Amino acid sequence: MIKAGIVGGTGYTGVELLRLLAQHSGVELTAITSRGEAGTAVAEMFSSLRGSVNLKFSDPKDAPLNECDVVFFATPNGIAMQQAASLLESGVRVIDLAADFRIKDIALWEQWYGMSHASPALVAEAVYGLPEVNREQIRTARLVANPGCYPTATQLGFLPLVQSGCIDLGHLIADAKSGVSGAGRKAEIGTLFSEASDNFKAYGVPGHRHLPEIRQGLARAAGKETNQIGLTFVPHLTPMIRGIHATLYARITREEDFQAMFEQRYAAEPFVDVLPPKSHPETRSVRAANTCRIAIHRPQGGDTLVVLSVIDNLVKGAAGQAVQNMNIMFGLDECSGLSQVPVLP
Ligand SMILES: NC(=O)C1=CN([C@@H]2O[C@H](COP(=O)(O)OP(=O)(O)OC[C@H]3O[C@@H](n4cnc5c(N)ncnc54)[C@H](OP(=O)(O)O)[C@@H]3O)[C@@H](O)[C@H]2O)C=CC1
Ligand SMILES: CC(=O)N[C@@H](CCC(=O)OP(=O)(O)O)C(=O)O
Repeated sequence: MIKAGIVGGTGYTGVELLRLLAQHSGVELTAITSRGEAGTAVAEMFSSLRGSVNLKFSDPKDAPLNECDVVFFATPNGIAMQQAASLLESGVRVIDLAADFRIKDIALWEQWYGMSHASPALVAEAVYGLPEVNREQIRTARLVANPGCYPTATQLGFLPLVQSGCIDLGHLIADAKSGVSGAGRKAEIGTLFSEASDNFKAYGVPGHRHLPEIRQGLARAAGKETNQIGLTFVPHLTPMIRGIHATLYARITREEDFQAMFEQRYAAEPFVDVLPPKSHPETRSVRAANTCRIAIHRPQGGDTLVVLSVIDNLVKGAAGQAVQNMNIMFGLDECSGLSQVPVLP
């Protein structure tokens, strides 16, 4: 059994990790932290976990994280970078759901995240945890940087096109909508029911911190420099709880059978589903599942390709992808604990 710990067990990605790991036959939950709820039974706080998780929350200072085989950080940005080194020295492997290790260019990271990086050396070592791109490196990684939710939906949608070099990399557009759980469980005015429900808006248009992450990933896939990727990324907050819907636009520079290209690229991927032509994927078709569903359109046969990509931000966009990475790191079946069928309606 793999002993797993979670730092930040009271947040949305933390409790989603608990839901998934409680259903994973190869994992023993060993430590779950909360600063404010130390001593409280997990199932007392989250009744959905009654009968599935019998642990209590521990304060991060006292939690037996060193006894784990793997520790997930489901914490705000800037926490894992302070604590990962000592865990790694103890032989614990680390998966960070935040952005501390995602961007290789430290100055760029510091510019977007507004803080100094506490462990730049570990950024160089970390493997970006998008299995559809980096599966082999993830197998042996000590430290995995789990991708952001928008970056997962966007990169998976653009990847086959970028890798085959058949689109204009200078003029990509990602128009993405997220459910409110993407903002986390912390109290904020913008995510109050009366602010976010029955409302729809764009945000972060001048610049969102996922922009450099997406550009870095697409540049690597294309074998180009980051500054060769021209991307307009516009996130939106939509009044649903879970889900991301990314509408991606790319100008075609070389004719291909795009449907066949996507089907071939993802044929062996257990968590990417390329839908038949003319499909319109719905966020509810992936709710609570570790799946990305993709559809490809070419409206009026023009020179613009439209790719629709949907994920559950808390699953393929966070906790599910983290469990997928853990499975790969520990040589388990990649789909272990991740066979949930989406919830409708
Ligand atoms: N929500 C989403 O859809 C996605 C989120 N992410 C990223 O995952 C991370 C977690 O997100 P999310 O679950 O939404 O966030 P939440 O705000 O819901 O939860 C944050 C958690 O971190 C804990 N925490 C906060 N500060 C500290 C600290 N200094 N030391 C230890 N623990 C701390 C909190 O627990 P307590 O206060 O009880 O200690 C809480 O459990 C973030 O970095 C986020 O950007 C990534 C992809 C998608
Ligand atoms: C709706 C909403 O607010 N979403 C979050 C993205 C969540 C996420 O994936 O953030 P990290 O990259 O920090 O892990 C945002 O736009 O900030």
